[in-house]
Amino acid sequence: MSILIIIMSDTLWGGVILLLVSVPFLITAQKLGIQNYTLEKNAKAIQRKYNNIAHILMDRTFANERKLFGYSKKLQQRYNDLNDESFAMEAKIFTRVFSNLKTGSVVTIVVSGLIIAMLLPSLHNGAMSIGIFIALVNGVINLMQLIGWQLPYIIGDNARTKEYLKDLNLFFSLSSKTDACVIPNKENKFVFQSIEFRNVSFKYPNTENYILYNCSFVMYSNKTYALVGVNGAGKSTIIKLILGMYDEYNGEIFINNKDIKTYDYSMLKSIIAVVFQDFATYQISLKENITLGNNLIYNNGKFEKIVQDVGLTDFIATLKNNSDTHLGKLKQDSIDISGGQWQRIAIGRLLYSNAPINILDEPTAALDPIAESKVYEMFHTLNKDRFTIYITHRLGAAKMSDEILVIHNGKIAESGSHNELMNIKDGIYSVMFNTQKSWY
Ligand SMILES: Nc1ncnc2c1ncn2[C@@H]1O[C@H](COP(=O)(O)OP(=O)(O)OP(=O)(O)O)[C@@H](O)[C@H]1O
Repeated sequence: MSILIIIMSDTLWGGVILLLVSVPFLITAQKLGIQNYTLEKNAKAIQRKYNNIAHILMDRTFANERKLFGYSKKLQQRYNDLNDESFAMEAKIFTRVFSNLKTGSVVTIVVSGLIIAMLLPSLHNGAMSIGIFIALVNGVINLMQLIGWQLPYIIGDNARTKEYLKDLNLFFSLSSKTDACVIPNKENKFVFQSIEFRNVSFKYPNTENYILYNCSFVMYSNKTYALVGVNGAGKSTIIKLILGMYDEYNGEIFINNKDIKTYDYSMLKSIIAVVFQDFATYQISLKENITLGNNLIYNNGKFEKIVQDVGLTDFIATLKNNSDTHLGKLKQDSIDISGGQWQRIAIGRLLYSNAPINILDEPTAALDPIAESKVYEMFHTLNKDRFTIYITHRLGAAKMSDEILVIHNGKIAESGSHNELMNIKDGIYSVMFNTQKSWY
């Protein structure tokens, strides 16, 4: 600032030029900061897409379908196109920054030269000593560097950060479950009695359609239940609500006559165990795969009983490292196992969890109907002491539950035992059952 005042006292126009030149620099820097941030964001979105394609092209879970459908070439092409698109965006950012820098340096040189030329007459007529002149030349060059490089960099960076903070605030304004990651509280002495949905209406966040609408039912501990309904009817949604994964519903959900919103989340997690249709297959040892159900705490007697119950004892005896054998393909001595064996392990994990409420959300979808019925029968026998909800499309498997709830149009449209539902003429369940029966 002092340099600017000294220059202005000698050549007013020199100072004015300096000030005028700084304005477009700063405005451009601000604009570039915002534009570059937007471009970087778009490039990242494209990178996520091609990384996903790379995953499909390289991960072994896709190997069979890759070979079968022979889509690799097409996907490879899409990968290349996206890669080019993202590269073009990054090149654009680089070009902008580079051309801005170059323009900055040319303007800096020209303006510095101009101001120095405007100071020359004072040096010439003796109004300014050579020492002051050199100091001023130095000052002008430093000032122009500040205006042409450093200030635009700070302003551009600041504009970029502001845009980023806007996105960050948007992210933080999304609703989240604060205690989603708490560890299940296994110490509780919970005794299950009932689950009740009372006029529950629910739609997923940021969506328009109600999946459940005024849905009401009660399930009691002394019975087993099956939830049935067409694809997308809302069976898994009911499970997610029981698990406390969503709070934004109308109506009330009770466990043991107590609103689930008043339960501690770690408590809810400890009393409910689910085997989902897309249950996880962990590339760790078989023993760990099962004991994950209770925080990897190993209890030999319990573990042995469960592997026996789920029918894995003989299989484990054939393995080189028995239950310590690693599953999957990560290690050289890992072994790959069948879909049915993975399912037995997932069910074993649920049994190991000790949770009094057990839910099987179609984990047996990969099995044929007879094998599925056998797994359910096995589960039915093993799990007599624990409350179980089955979700299945195979009505032969649903048949063995004490009560079947049929979900239709967001509500329980029919409920009762298999025989009761079969007696409803043209009922949803009886029609579905007879249709399935005719397939076999
Ligand atoms: N996270 C989500 N966000 C938005 N909509 C969702 C979400 N999860 C599920 N849905 C929608 O909610 C509806 C019910 O899904 P849900 O998984 O509960 O059905 P389902 O009866 O279990 O189906 P299926 O028999 O196919 O497993 C579907 O239309 C689905 O598209």
